[in-house]
Parts: sequence; structure tokens; C-alpha cells
Amino acid sequence: METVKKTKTEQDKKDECFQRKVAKRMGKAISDFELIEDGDRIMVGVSGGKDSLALLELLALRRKFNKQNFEVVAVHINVLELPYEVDREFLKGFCEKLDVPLIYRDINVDFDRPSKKPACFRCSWHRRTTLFKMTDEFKCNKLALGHHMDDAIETLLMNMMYQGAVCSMPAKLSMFQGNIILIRPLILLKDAEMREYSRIRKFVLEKELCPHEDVTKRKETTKMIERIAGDDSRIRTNMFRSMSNVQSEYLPIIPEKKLN
Ligand SMILES: Nc1ncnc2c1ncn2[C@@H]1O[C@H](COP(=O)(O)OP(=O)(O)OP(=O)(O)O)[C@@H](O)[C@H]1O
Repeated sequence: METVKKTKTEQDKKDECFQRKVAKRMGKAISDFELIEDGDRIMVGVSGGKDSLALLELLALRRKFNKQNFEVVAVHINVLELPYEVDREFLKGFCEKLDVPLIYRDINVDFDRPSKKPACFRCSWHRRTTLFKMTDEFKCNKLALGHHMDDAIETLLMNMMYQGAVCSMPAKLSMFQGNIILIRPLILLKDAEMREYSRIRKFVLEKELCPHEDVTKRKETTKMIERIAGDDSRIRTNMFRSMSNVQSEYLPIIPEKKLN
């Protein structure tokens, strides 16, 4: 039978080159922060959003083509009280193509219970706690989340502005006496790069907005960074890099006993 060979357009070549760049950047994070070792069994939290889909795909491809020997398991937590669901058919097909097992878990979040914490915070806490518990159940030693560089910068500014603390999201965090290691392999990638990756890969994304979404502080912070950074691509990178360049002798550090 005659096979029809599709010729690559200039755009196709550019897109492939961009995908390789993103994979390399994640590889750099994995190597710089020593995120993955041979024999790891990594649980990937997949929300159905662009970042965690990209993370899952990039890790699965790395496992296939690189020399590192590790396993990947995808988990989606479904909050029963939320009025929408992830596109299950898409996610199923996506994981099958990558040869990654997919686990669904339904959970309840009592949004009506009075609490000082915002609904978004509580929902995220429940999802995260469920993921941690599931690592044990499915014998995974690492949990990978899809946070990227802009998430880290936003968190840094939010903690400075609302908590009076300089802290953000580490690329690697040992938790529960070292029983589980949280990793963030996309930490060297920007949101704009993840959006481009998602466009190229034609990810099917949830369009429905969560009714509880924290529309205030994080969104305001995102806009604030947009205003500060403008078109200068160095600014986001420098804000991120500043977290690895803390010159404490040049900070007005108040002695602990005088803090209150
Ligand atoms: N429902 C979920 N099930 C499994 N993992 C989740 C879920 N929600 C979030 N996560 C994990 O936590 C990370 C951070 O969550 P967050 O809510 O900030 O991301 P998101 O905006 O839902 O989407 P994205 O997948 O694009 O990061 C996600 O990247 C993903 O790894």
C-alpha cells in the first residue's frame, strides 16, 4: 500500500525544536536539583491543567528515551463537590499513549463548613493530603507536581506581602521523615513556555472555572508581576534567581528576640 508521507512545515520544525528545548530545561532541573534517581517510582499529580499534563508527558518521554530507569504513575483527584469534571476520555487516552497507569480518586471537601481559611486553600490542602497518602498506597517514593517558575515567583511575593516571610517553593522537599520526596521538575520553565507547549501539543483543557477559585490575591500578584516585568524577560528570571543568591549580611535582619 502506498504511504503518504507528510512533509514538515517550517512551523512544525520550530515546534519540534521548542519541545526539545522544554524537555532539556526540565532535564536541567532534574540534574541541577538531583530530582530523580534510578529505581524511583514517581507519582505525578495530574489536575488536567496544562502544566501537569506537560509534566506527565515530559517525564514519561524521559523515562522512555533517557538512560534513567524510573517508573511513573498518574493520579487525578476528583473533588465531588465541584460542579465539573476533568475530560476523562482525553486523560485516559493521553495516559495510554504514554504507557502510564492512571488512577482516579474521588474525595469530599466540605465547602459549607465555617473556616477562616479560603475555600481554595482548603480544597488544595485536601487534594495534596490525598496525594501524599496515595504515594504510600501505590508504593511511590516521590510525588511530582506541575509548579513552574512563575508559581515560585508569585508564591515568593505573596509570602513577603501577606506573611512577612521570604519563602517560596523548593524544587525538592523531603517530607514525613524522608518517606516521601516532593519534586517540581518544571521549576526552571516559565508559564509562557508552558502555554506554548500546551498549544503545540493540543492539550484538551478544562474551560470551566472553579466557583471557589481564589480570584483575589494570587491573580492580583500575577498581574503585579506582569506590570513589573513588562517585556523584559530578564526580570522573571532574575526574581527567580534571587532566591539562590540571598546575601543575608546585606539584609536588615531583626534579632529573633526583638521580633514581636
Ligand atoms: N485534582 C488534582 N489531582 C491531582 N493533582 C493535582 C490536582 N490539582 C492539582 N494537582 C497537582 O498540583 C499542582 C499544582 O496545582 P494547581 O492547582 O496550582 O495547578 P492547576 O492550575 O490546577 O493546573 P496545572 O496542572 O496546569 O498546574 C498541579 O500542577 C498538579 O501537579
